[in-house]
Amino acid sequence: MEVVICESAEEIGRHVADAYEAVLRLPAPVIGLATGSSPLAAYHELIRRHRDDGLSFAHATAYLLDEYVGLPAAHPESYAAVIRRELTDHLDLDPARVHSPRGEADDLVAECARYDAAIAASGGVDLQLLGIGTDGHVGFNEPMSSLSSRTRLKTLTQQTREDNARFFASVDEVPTHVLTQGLGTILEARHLVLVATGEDKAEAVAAAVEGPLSARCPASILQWHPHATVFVDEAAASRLDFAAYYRHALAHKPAWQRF
Ligand SMILES: N[C@@H]1[C@@H](O)[C@H](O)[C@@H](COP(=O)(O)O)O[C@@H]1O
Repeated sequence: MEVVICESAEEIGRHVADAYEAVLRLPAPVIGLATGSSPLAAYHELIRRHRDDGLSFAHATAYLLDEYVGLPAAHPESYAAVIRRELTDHLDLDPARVHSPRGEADDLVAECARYDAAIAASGGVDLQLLGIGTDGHVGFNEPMSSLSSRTRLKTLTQQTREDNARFFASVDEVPTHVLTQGLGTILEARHLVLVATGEDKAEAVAAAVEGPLSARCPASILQWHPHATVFVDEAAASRLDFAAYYRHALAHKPAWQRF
């Protein structure tokens, strides 16, 4: 795992956009998208590069990590709607190739199996962007999720519902259930890129990066992945014991070596 401590969310956004840009040079790139506030700086940068520099997504296919159960896809806070609004509507990415689990499906078990099969049929995800919940969740894999889980139904913790209440009129309107790519599904992506900013993510980041590999902190699966990059700002890095080493490694990173 490579940990990169950055000066600002904008710097993180540029690094993440660089990583996506490398993948977009592939003939049939498959990009993994995430919702939440953490990816927004990267999305703004990708939109800017598309607009100003001609960065094209025309051959890309996208898969979203997760979705609420029970919200119609057209609901403004469904993740399918959020990712269109925040990113894909502003790119030359065919809407038919932007996929998310269908949280309003009648048969949720079949929907989850269909979603995993669709990812596999596309050739797997080349780059999966991840945020991190204050409880260490990635996607919506709450603590104690199976480390080999597949896309499935999960029950949100009350903490996550409260964290996400800012997007709804009240916490009572935050759905109780979600569909999420499993930790095993996420681990199959060829490059995992986790982004976190702010003091309230510091504890979760420290547990993910330097704690034991454990279902207690689902984001700790990054330690098991052969190519994982963690971009954090100073505040999110503030509880890392090995911060000096990460800075030293970055300062001496060979010029030819990308993230
Ligand atoms: N399901 C999403 C996660 O994918 C996201 O990483 C997390 C953190 O969100 P934020 O980046 O807004 O802090 O929130 C939600 O629960």
